[in-house]
Amino acid sequence: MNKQLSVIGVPMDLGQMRRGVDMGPSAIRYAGMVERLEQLKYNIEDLGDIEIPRPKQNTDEKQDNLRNLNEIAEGSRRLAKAVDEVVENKRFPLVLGGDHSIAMGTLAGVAKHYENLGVIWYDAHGDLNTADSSPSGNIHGMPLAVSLGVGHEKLTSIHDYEPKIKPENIVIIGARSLDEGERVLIEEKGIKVYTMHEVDRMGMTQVMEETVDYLKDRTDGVHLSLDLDGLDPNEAPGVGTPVMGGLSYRESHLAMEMLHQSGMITSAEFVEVNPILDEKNKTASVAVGLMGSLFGESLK
Ligand SMILES: NC(=[NH2+])NCCC[C@H](N)C(=O)O
Ligand SMILES: [Mn+2]
Ligand SMILES: [Mn+2]
Repeated sequence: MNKQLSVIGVPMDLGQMRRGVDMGPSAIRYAGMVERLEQLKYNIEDLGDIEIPRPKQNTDEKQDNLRNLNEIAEGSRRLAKAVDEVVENKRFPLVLGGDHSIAMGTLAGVAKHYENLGVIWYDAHGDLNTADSSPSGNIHGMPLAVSLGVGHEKLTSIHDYEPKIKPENIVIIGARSLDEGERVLIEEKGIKVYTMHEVDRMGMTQVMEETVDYLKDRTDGVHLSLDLDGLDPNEAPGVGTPVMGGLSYRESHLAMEMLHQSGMITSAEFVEVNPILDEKNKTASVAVGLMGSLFGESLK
């Protein structure tokens, strides 16, 4: 794996309704991220936080079922530009959220540099909604659809090209809450999904072996988008949209270790850490622990 890391914080909370997730980047840094990765002999450059525009007022008002559309589009453009530059400089972008809407910006910045960027979406949700299918109007439930070119033009056009990724290069892991429209899109586009059902039946070892096998021939880089709500809320309580019956801490570590061994991950983001909903920064610590495994910690 690329030993030159550039960290970008994205204090974004406009993609959903629970305040506090904008403090995720601080919480993750505070949980000792830099020290942990430096021990693994990475060169780390912390680029600080992207500035997110504040909505004028009435944040609850959702125009066209897309809450805070303009501010999120602008924030995503800024993030895309920063990420683009990191990849341009041959460094590994490690992005800290913020709610999951930031993935639109991250992917816009990364995917430009690849013919076939793979995406591992580690999440309880599919985040494949559009304004038409979304039950909430929350844009954090839409970034994967947007990156496929499906959604409002102000979002799909971020960083001036579309689509960012292809459906056959995506693997969703840990899904257990999919809205009707998301199921239709998954079916229509042929997106590979390992729901909790498959994880339970096959075990994480086989899920990750298959994932790595599936992506290795068809992609020239792989982005890991890890939503902490993919984990069980008992182990990662500091998230805005918890769903029972999630991936365990141990399964998640195994997944990260296997991704490390694959050597295929070229960018990553850890999102939805909300310190206000957390218990003593537990979820941020879990995020840092998972980064440890992803970047090569092992007992031998
Ligand atoms: N990134 C997330 N946590 N997304 C949760 C999305 C929840 C629901 N599917 C929605 O569209 O509102
Ligand atoms: Mn989620
Ligand atoms: Mn998500």
